[in-house]
Amino acid sequence: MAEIIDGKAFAAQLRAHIGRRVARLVAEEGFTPGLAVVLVGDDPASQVYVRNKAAQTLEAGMISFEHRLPAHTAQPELLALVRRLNDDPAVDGILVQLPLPAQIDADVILNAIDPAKDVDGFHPLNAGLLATGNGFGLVPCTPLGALMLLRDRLGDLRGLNAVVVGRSNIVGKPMAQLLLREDCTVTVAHSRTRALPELCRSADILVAAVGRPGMIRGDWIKPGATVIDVGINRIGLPDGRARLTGDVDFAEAVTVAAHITPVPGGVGPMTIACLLHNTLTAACRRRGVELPD
Ligand SMILES: NC(=O)C1=CN([C@@H]2O[C@H](COP(=O)(O)OP(=O)(O)OC[C@H]3O[C@@H](n4cnc5c(N)ncnc54)[C@H](OP(=O)(O)O)[C@@H]3O)[C@@H](O)[C@H]2O)C=CC1
Ligand SMILES: Nc1nc(=O)c2c([nH]1)NC[C@@H]1CN(c3ccc(C(=O)N[C@@H](CCC(=O)O)C(=O)O)cc3)C=[N+]21
Ligand SMILES: [Mg+2]
Repeated sequence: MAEIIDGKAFAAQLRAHIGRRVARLVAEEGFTPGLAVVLVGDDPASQVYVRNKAAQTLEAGMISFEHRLPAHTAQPELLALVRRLNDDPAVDGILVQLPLPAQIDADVILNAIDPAKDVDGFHPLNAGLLATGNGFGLVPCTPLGALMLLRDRLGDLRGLNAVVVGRSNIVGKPMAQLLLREDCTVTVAHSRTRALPELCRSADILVAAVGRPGMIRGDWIKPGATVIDVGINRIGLPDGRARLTGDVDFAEAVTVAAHITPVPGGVGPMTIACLLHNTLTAACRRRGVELPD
């Protein structure tokens, strides 16, 4: 049986460490990092998620600015808000919750965010810095959190075969870049990939970021592999309630892998902890202060 990686506990420790460093900045440097989260529309899942982010931001001692706009908001209005947040010295980090309504082009909005405040790491400048390995960019939260779990469990990742299933700009591509930076041999798979089960079976590290519940089966996994399940899928139950499940068939995979992240309680909580980490990093860089230990 695999060891189950407790992302919830790891994230709680990371948030506590961030909280101690924020307290030092407040005491010694006289400023409090601020995170602005923008939510357009009233998608219930996004609302829960934005509420969790705000609560954890406050708990870490940072300031949370929440901006809720109606679903019919026009692109120029949202753009104007982003520009106000760019110019607001109290705001160190800006996150615009995705997906955005159909009348808004997400790329236009993401490209307008000041790269120094882009705590999601989605701006092309930050994506480029990650790809060129020049450092000092802000790294997307979900892949960063997944990498922290891998390094904690496996230590040195050098030479390991990593397969990333999914090639989105938010998860799959930055995950592949991070693993490459760790000297893994990285393959990125997607909906046109042939013989996906065989490919997955070659992976020492298998990252699933697809959005298809239970797609990765037990016999797709190399015995002893480490499996990172990024998928967050809401499944309706017969009693009308909903349950979260990943992209990996957990019951099967747990009998084959050596280490595996659960859903919930795996990568999800790490995403929010890394968002706070990026906000702390952005605040220190913007204000020319060294990041406390
Ligand atoms: N834990 C967390 O904090 C987060 C979790 N998520 C979750 O991660 C999952 C992926 O998110 P995201 O990257 O945004 O999703 P996208 O829909 O943007 O990307 C999905 C990727 O999976 C690929 N894909 C789809 N079907 C198949 C298939 N049958 N076989 C192989 N590849 C396939 C797509 O290929 P193609 O490019 O060819 O279309 C695409 O590259 C979702 O469940 C999402 O909810 C997302 C963000 C954060
Ligand atoms: N600009 C932007 N940045 C994002 O990072 C972003 C986004 N938009 N849009 C939506 C996705 C999804 N995402 C999650 C983060 C945490 C959990 C999380 O905390 N999950 C908990 C459970 C939460 C629950 O019970 O609903 C867990 O897996 O244990 C889930 C999903 C970030 N995203
Ligand atoms: Mg993210």
